Amino acid sequence: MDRASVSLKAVQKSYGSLAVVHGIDLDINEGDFVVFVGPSGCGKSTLLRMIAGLEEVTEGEISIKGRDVTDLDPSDRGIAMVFQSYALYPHMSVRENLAFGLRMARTDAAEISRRVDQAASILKIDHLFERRPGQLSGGQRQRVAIGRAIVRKPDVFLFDEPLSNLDAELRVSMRIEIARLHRELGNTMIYVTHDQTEAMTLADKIVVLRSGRIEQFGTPREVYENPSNMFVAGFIGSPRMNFLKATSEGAGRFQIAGKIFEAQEVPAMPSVGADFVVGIRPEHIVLGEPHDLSIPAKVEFSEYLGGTRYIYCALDDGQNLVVEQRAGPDVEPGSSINLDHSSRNRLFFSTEGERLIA
Ligand SMILES: Nc1ncnc2c1ncn2[C@@H]1O[C@H](COP(=O)(O)OP(=O)(O)OP(=O)(O)O)[C@@H](O)[C@H]1O
Repeated sequence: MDRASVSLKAVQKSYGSLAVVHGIDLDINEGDFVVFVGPSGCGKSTLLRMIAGLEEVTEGEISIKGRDVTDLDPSDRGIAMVFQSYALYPHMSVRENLAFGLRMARTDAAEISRRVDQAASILKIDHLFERRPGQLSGGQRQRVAIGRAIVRKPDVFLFDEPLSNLDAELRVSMRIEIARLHRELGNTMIYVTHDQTEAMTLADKIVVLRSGRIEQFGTPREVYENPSNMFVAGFIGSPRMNFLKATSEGAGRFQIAGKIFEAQEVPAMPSVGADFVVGIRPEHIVLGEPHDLSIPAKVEFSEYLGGTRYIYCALDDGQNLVVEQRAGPDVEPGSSINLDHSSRNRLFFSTEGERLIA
């Protein structure tokens, strides 16, 4: 299905003279799970709240299922939103919390009961019907909040950091439940998070935002393997991609920390003597024996994570980088190592952060 479910055209938001969202164009396909990510303050919540109708649009147009909703009330947009704070009514039981919105909309009692039962069974909260929010765990409260969205049968679900109040273990299980919910319901879902793992695992497509602009819109694999620029390359992935200072030697050759490499894959090579940046992900660097194309480095410290180890090291010219090692013996701080990488795993950027692509 290629029909746009949610469409933003030149959407801008200003608070007084402060512009925080700058002309966003975005088409979200029916049934897609789209995640907004970006550093704090980049405008992801503002964008979501404008789609929800909780925040006025300064300029531009938002449509949902082909209908211009820019000036409609939240309740007329066919959306349901789930908040980080759950926003449950503390004095009502779980059943009443689930039913409340439908009761306000004067849905008939039998239909309310049917929808509430169905949502509760999808979320496995039927046994909690008589409890109040204060008698529930964080995960159960969030399930009720999601249930309240489900009963409304919205066209689009909007999630604003729904899992950030939960502990690490619960986040993982709720994340899996949200993915299951999306598979079962098939609705369009838009999800704001600053958690990369949530973004990568839940999203059909990720919107990477910076300072109120879209830096890239693509599948998790696209943003990871083929980032549009240095910002996206550095933002997606943990530990962060290494950015090494390189100097063009001409004829497709360049040097990093005194070692000469060939780069036939970059026709747009900067002129001789010009600096640029080579990006290599930590997991694409391996320790090996010294040879012509290995880069000598000194270990500064390493972190043992069980299945992997992060080795923080410094090159001869003082540049720092991190290596993610799957297995292998311990490396001692101060020891000398030799770093290898495959030319396939290099990305090239201008010093301004633009991607240099063949
Ligand atoms: N009511 C407001 N008045 C003025 N500025 C605001 C208001 N609300 C948000 N902003 C500003 O708009 C920008 C975007 O805020 P927003 O909350 O959308 O960012 P965010 O990406 O969701 O950040 P975070 O991850 O920290 O929640 C920020 O610079 C913020 O300071």
